[in-house]
Amino acid sequence: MSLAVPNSPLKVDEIQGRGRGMVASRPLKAGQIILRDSPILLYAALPFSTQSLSSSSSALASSSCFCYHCFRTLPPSLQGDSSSPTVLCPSCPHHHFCSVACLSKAQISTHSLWLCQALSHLQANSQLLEQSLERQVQARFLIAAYNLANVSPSDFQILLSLQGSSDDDTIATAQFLHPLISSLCSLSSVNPHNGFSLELTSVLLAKDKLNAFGLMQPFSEDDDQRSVRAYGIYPYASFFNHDCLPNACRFDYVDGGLPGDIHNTDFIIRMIHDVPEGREICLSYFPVNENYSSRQKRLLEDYGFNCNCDRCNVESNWSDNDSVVEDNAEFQEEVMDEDQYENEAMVASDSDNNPQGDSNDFPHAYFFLKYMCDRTNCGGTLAPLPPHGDTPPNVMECNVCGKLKSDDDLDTDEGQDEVPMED
Ligand SMILES: C[S@@+](CC[C@H](N)C(=O)[O-])C[C@H]1O[C@@H](n2cnc3c(N)ncnc32)[C@H](O)[C@@H]1O
Repeated sequence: MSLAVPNSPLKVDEIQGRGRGMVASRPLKAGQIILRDSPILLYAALPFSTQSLSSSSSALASSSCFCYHCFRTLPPSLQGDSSSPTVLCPSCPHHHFCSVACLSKAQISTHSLWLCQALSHLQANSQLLEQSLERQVQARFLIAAYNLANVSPSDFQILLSLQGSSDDDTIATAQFLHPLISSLCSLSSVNPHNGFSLELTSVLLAKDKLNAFGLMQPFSEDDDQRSVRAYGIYPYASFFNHDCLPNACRFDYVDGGLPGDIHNTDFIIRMIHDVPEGREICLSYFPVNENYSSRQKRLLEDYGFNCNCDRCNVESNWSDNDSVVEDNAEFQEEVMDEDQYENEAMVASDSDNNPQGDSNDFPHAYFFLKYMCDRTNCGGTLAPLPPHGDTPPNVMECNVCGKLKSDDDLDTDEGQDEVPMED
């Protein structure tokens, strides 16, 4: 049975072999915004301790200073500055907020007294501090999830309705983390959740594993290991299935907007190219430039399925050394001679990303040429700006580095028509 998505041209449908998925309920245009989604839960991707972590994680932990409610980067003058008591949590020395407004909102939601005390206790727990970054961040998730059960029971039910069931992995993690969380229950008169149990903890970890999205630190060309600043659970975005050649991609602008406006953590999902009504809309769960074996491994280990999308079917016959990115230069020369590729409608036709049909050895090269960001260490996907008002036509935006690029670059020398980036 279909479920309409509010304020969106999408519906949630059952897709054979994939569970629920997002489907276009009318034809969609390149660049069109098809969903704005606000998180029901956000938690920092930081460890509780910087000891025994890799140097890049330690650098992140000590240098990153963001508001613990809206997750915007704090201005340097506020970072760790004890002379700004109005933006420090009054109950602990660890958490900073960008404004009194954010602190006030946090105290009745994301930073309740119980959550604050729970995090402070974990900060001093030597057993947890010896654990991997992943496990320490999972502890943060559990605290945030049990806090959600208190402050917004309806959102907690939404979290429970997302895909994900206990498995050996989440049970093992729950067996370690649940006793720690149990010991925090008596910290406040507010009980974390009536159904608090080892089983529930394991189920929650499974929901997190399949549905959490990373909000990344700002892009830098010098950094090939971009860190995650925070993770979020987005109730509608969680319905998108994966495709290694997606037809939509997500944008977030965490450091954007005005302080106090909490929509900075919203996701905006935009169409990469046109699709007809009834087509499933998919995101890629990671950068599209990963090779076949690494994609298959990640999808199986992290999401529990073998991908058999069109691209995987083609690339399964390639050797690991074959790379679409390297072969792209060769393909680009061929494309320049062929007018057929200029027609956007062809890209959006039934063979979505495959204007040449399956007879070509390298059918998806057009996608990489047109929709993959070529900036060093970026790996982002380009989608046209939303089609309206005075927006210049044919301008593509990268969803990782924010670079704007004219679509006309396809027909010119590389980079010639780049559009200057705006802040
Ligand atoms: C974030 S959820 C997506 C929505 C989910 N299908 C549902 O019913 O709620 C991720 C899960 O969807 C399924 N999934 C996503 N993409 C898939 C694909 N291309 N093929 C098969 N299963 C897929 C996997 O079970 C994966 O763990």
